[in-house]
Amino acid sequence: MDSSRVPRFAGPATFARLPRIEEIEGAGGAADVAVVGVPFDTGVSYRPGARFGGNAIREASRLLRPYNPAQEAAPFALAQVADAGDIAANPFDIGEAVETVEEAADGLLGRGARLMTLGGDHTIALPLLRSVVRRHGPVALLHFDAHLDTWDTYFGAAYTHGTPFRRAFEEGLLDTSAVSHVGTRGPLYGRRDLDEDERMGFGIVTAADVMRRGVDEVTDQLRQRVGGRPLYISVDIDVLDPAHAPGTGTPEAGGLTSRELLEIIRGLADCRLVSADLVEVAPAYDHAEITSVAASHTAYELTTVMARQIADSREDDSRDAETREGREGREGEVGATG
Ligand SMILES: N=C(N)NCCCC(=O)O
Ligand SMILES: [Zn+2]
Ligand SMILES: [Zn+2]
Repeated sequence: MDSSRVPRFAGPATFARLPRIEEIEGAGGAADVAVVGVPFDTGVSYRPGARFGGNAIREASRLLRPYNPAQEAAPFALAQVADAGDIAANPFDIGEAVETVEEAADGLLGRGARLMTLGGDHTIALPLLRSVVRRHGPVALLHFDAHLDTWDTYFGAAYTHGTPFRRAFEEGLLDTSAVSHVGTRGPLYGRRDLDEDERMGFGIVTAADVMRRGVDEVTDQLRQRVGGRPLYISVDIDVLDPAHAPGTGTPEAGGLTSRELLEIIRGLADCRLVSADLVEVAPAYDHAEITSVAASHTAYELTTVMARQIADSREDDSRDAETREGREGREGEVGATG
């Protein structure tokens, strides 16, 4: 949508004013990246409201522009990015909601799209990982969050926003040679939380590490750890300081700035990002769209990383095809003269 012709504040919001996936598919196309909402927050332990996060991010994303100078790319020209609407997860039954998210993710991935999921609370990372791993095998994971989210249960419940990565570990979804939390901080239940987390293979780059060591050094380390493995990135918006993201359910002081988060993601541009999620935006606690603007830019950077890779792999494919055709052509000539 050209915002110099149709005012960007007109009409219903899709992510970055992109077409809806039905429009693309109706015209015989296919989405390379599907931006999909999951309005679900029944897994939260404190403030509710992340069910409204996806639509708040869509609203805030009206101001995004088509060229991303930080990654020198026009993501929506490089790949077909489309808004796939919302997954209708049961708000009264967490188990059923988890299944629904997994099935819907299977459907989108099966149509060849990578996912940029907008939560929703962090519970949804588990079914998303299950689905991604079915296609790619165990993935490297970079988990941006104030919290570990590797706790065991809350009130006896196994599927909550504080437990998705312990379940993912137990289910063998993670390539434990390359899993790390980034932005971790704040009080824990006990020292044991860290010991158990370490036993699951997680590395930790704390929010203080980012401050002391700096974005470049930290990003280099993460990039090396991930290498060429298929990578899933999960961003809990509470990784940002409450000054940069007040609109979230379990805020913790001392977090990253939005500038730091965006720069770390840009620094991961060459990693093989197979899908990503962005969760825990709770607009009722937001002010002046601070949180949803930060979230919309974070999703834009993640989408750009995926779009560049899709375009690169298409280029490789067509170069291979040309070489093959060239070789076959020459062999044909030899045959004719011989
Ligand atoms: N995933 C988020 N945002 N928070 C987890 C916090 C879990 C707890 O209340 O201990
Ligand atoms: Zn969190
Ligand atoms: Zn979280």
